[in-house]
Amino acid sequence: MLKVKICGINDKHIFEFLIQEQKIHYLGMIFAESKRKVTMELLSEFAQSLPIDKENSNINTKFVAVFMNQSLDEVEFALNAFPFDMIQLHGEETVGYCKKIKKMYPNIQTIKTLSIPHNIIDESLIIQDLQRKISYYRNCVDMFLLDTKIGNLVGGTGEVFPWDVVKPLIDNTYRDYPIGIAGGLHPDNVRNLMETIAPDFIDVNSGLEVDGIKNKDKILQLMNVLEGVNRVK
Ligand SMILES: O=C(O)c1ccccc1NCC(=O)[C@H](O)[C@H](O)COP(=O)(O)O
Repeated sequence: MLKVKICGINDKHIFEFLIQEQKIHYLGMIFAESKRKVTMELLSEFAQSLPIDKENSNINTKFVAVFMNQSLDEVEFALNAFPFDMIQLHGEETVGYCKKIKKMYPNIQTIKTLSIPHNIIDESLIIQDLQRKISYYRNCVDMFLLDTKIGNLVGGTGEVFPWDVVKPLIDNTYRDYPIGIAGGLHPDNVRNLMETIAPDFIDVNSGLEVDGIKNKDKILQLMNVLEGVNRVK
């Protein structure tokens, strides 16, 4: 089954709508510097709209705290403020840093983002680099997210990278960790992505926004596409 993460949730109505619908698997709240950065006030409002005992409720949504090259204190502060299930490390966090996170939070799943240049010059170099990084990080994170990088810009670029380049990684039959795809996804290109490569999950962000704000109609469109994709899978 294809799973979906919607990232950059910073609107209470959208949060409550997604919790009520229960069709999106992961909701990402961004703590990195971003126009989508969540405030502590909003986070506390999100927490108040959840049942006290989430584990014994019908809520299966996993909450993801998204960081980029941030201190362990910042991570701790965020995790104390909201019942996050997962941490996404979106920057150049080292293997040592990821090991510390795993040791501090053994029950929290971690996603390591690996960036892929928007314009690829040498495909085999990119694949070698990704394979090397995956083998380094494999023992200290739970899943990988491949996302577009444009120059120094990573995160919320709204641009796709050439998906077929990473097909060998997705198709690797020995793979025992989930791989997700991010970067420029929107309801109209998810089917195309699934026909090109079939990742375990997708991450959609700016492609669900109108004037920089998450849009309910676009989210409903994405939910429809997801239903169709999972029906034939
Ligand atoms: O989206 C941001 O503003 C952002 C800023 C800093 C670090 C990470 C950020 N986003 C992380 C994500 O997981 C995004 O969903 C991912 O980059 C895809 O974004 P988009 O290309 O807009 O779909």
